[in-house]
Order: sequence, then structure tokens, then C-alpha cells
Amino acid sequence: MRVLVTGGAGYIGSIAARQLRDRGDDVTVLDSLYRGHRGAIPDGVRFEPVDLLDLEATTRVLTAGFDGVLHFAALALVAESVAEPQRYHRGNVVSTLNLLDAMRAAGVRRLVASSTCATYGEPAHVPITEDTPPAPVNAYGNSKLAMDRMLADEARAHGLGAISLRYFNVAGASGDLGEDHEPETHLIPLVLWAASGRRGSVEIHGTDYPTPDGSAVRDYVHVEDLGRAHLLALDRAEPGRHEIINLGSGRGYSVREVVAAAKTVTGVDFTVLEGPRRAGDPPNLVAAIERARERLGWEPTKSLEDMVRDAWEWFQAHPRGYAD
Ligand SMILES: NC(=O)c1ccc[n+]([C@@H]2O[C@H](COP(=O)([O-])OP(=O)(O)OC[C@H]3O[C@@H](n4cnc5c(N)ncnc54)[C@H](O)[C@@H]3O)[C@@H](O)[C@H]2O)c1
Ligand SMILES: O=c1ccn([C@@H]2O[C@H](COP(=O)(O)OP(=O)(O)O[C@H]3O[C@H](CO)[C@H](O)[C@H](O)[C@H]3O)[C@@H](O)[C@H]2O)c(=O)[nH]1
Repeated sequence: MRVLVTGGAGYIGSIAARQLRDRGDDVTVLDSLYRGHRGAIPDGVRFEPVDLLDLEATTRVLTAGFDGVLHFAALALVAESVAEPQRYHRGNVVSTLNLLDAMRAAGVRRLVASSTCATYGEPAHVPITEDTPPAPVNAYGNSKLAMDRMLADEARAHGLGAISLRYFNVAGASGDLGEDHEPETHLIPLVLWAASGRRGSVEIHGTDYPTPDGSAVRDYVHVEDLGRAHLLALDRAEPGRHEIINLGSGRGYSVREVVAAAKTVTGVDFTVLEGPRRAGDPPNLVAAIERARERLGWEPTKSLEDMVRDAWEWFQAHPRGYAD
């Protein structure tokens, strides 16, 4: 297949682009490099340094001819989205609208897009199925829900085959490709920065949640398992249909459990502080993943320990991320 990967210079997109390349697909990465890294773009794929907000340039790229698109490009920092919602509606909604216009003009009919558990907000019950009513609590979640709805409309009106993959917490690395976000807000990188000495400590944000050990519970999924789900989804997308599929491991770990796993894997007894809850953090998010099993034939294969170990190896080999 000829596949365009938007956001293919970012954390998840670069790893999925390499998986596509490795199965023999002809891959082009489109990325503005606003939050990505030139060094993350895998060898053997074409690169188009284009911003999706530039409709003309995006249309030009699409007219080269593609069988499908994996759409990772987005802004993805929750706190930033609360402070500057307009950037998220432009960066995640208008950019996707441009992509759909360009795909329609070029006759590209398959799309797999990055959605998020943030579209569910703070549901009362876990595990969270795809039928849980969406109720985002921040502009990031609102922008991704708007994207999902846009894809459903496009499928109905113009025959697009689209799948929104709603990821829970993505972690781990894949060989020499890993997580290098600036700013970094995700738990596992920050815990490992404490273990490596890049930071003096890590703080547990909230110890009074209604969970077994008082810290918040999340569902972590390995970035390689996640990437594999995209390849399956690309093959399964059906013209005229939009589907939503959760991707997680189906089991939750508390912040304290992640910290303990990192101490075991790294062998470092780093400093752990306890602080207040981070605004907008739900207590407990765990995915129901039956639909991914049924529709994609997908099964997560890697444990939390695998994620922490792979990320640890990457951070040790790349202490300053892609700057190394
Ligand atoms: N990391 C997670 O745990 C997580 C969880 C749920 C959903 N997601 C979603 O997965 C996707 C990828 O996440 P990531 O962690 O790899 O993010 P990332 O920031 O590492 O990568 C995003 C890439 O998109 C590019 N980009 C952003 N806006 C663009 C635009 N307008 N035009 C062209 N390129 C643009 C950036 O330069 C960057 O390379 C995002 O859509 C995110 O919302 C991530
Ligand atoms: O230094 C830290 C960082 C995080 N946490 C906690 O660890 C858990 C996981 O936090 P992350 O920031 O790693 O992940 P989130 O669950 O906040 O974020 C995930 O869900 C978001 C939507 O809510 C976005 O989709 C985001 O991209 C995705 O990683 C949360 O309870 C958070 O409070 C800490 O205790 N200390």
C-alpha cells in the first residue's frame, strides 16, 4: 500500500511509519516538525515538511496518490489545551478538515486517526466501552471528539472508510525510536528521568483518589502494540463506515505501581514526592478492548514492565532525546 503518515516525526507516528515500511508498504511522512524530530523519521520513507493548516500544500502532497492515511498529527497537551483552546480547535479540528478536503480531492478513501480516552471525560464506570457517552472535560478532548464526528459525517456523505482509534496511555519505545516531548508531562518518562538523574525527583500527583492505594489508575499500552493496531485498522477500514475502537491493555495500574515497576526495572531508588492532584485528572481510566479484539484481531502483547524497560533502554541510549 502507498500510505501517508501525518505526524510521522512524532513519538507514535514514527514507530508506526517504520512498522508500515517493514511490512513492505510505500510510506510518506507529512509533518510540520513543530513538535516532532527530523531524526525520528525512519530511513527509507519519504518526508514532506508540511503543516496540515496549509491546505494547498496538503492537497499537493495527497495528489501524489495514496491508498490510505494514518493521521497522528495533533497537539496533545491537556493543560495547554485548557489555557489556549483556540490553538487546539485549529490544530486538531481545522487541520483534520483540511486533510479530509485534500483526501476527497485526491480520491483517497481510507483513514485511521488518533483519538483518545480524553473524549470520554471522567466516566463513572470502568472498563470504558466505546458506547460510553462522550463527555470531554478539556479542549483537547473536545477537539478530538469533534474530529471523530467529522470523520463519521465524511464517511456517511462521501464514502470514506475511517477508524478512530481511542488510545489510553501510550508508553515504551521501539529500538532507537522513543518518546521525546518538550514539555514532557507523561508519567513514565518523568519517572525514568528521576531514575536517570535528569530530574531530581518525581511527584505523585494526588494520593487521595478513591483507588486502592490512593493514586490515580491508568491503562498503559506499549507503543509497538499500538502501532500494530493501526496497520490492522488500515486493512479493515470499510468504505462508507466510521468506527471507534479503544486501544489499551484492559488493565489498570496506579501511579504508585508504575513507580514501583520503574524502581525494579532500573534498580535505582529515586526520590518520590507526594503532591496534590493535577487539575482535570480523572481517578480511574481503563479500556474495554473487546472491540479491538473482534474487529481488528488485535491483542496487546507487552506488559507494563516491558514498557518501562524499553523506555528505560531508550532514555539511557538517548539521554537528551533526539538531540543525541
Ligand atoms: N501519547 C499518548 O499517550 C497519546 C494518547 C492518546 C492519544 N494520542 C494521540 O496520538 C497522536 C500522536 O501522539 P504523540 O504522543 O506521538 O504526539 P507527538 O507530539 O510526539 O507527535 C505529533 C506530531 O504531529 C506533528 N504535528 C502537529 N501538528 C501538525 C500539523 N498541523 N501539521 C503537520 N504536523 C503536525 C508534530 O510536529 C509531531 O511530530 C496525537 O494525535 C495524540 O493526540 C497520544
Ligand atoms: O509527574 C507526574 C506525571 C503524571 N502523573 C500521574 O500519572 C497519571 C498518568 O499521567 P500522564 O500524564 O502520563 O497521562 P494522562 O493519563 O494524563 O494522559 C493521557 O490521557 C490524556 C487525556 O486525558 C491524553 O490523551 C494524553 O496524551 C494521554 O497520555 C496521571 O494520573 C497523572 O496525574 C504523576 O503522578 N506524576
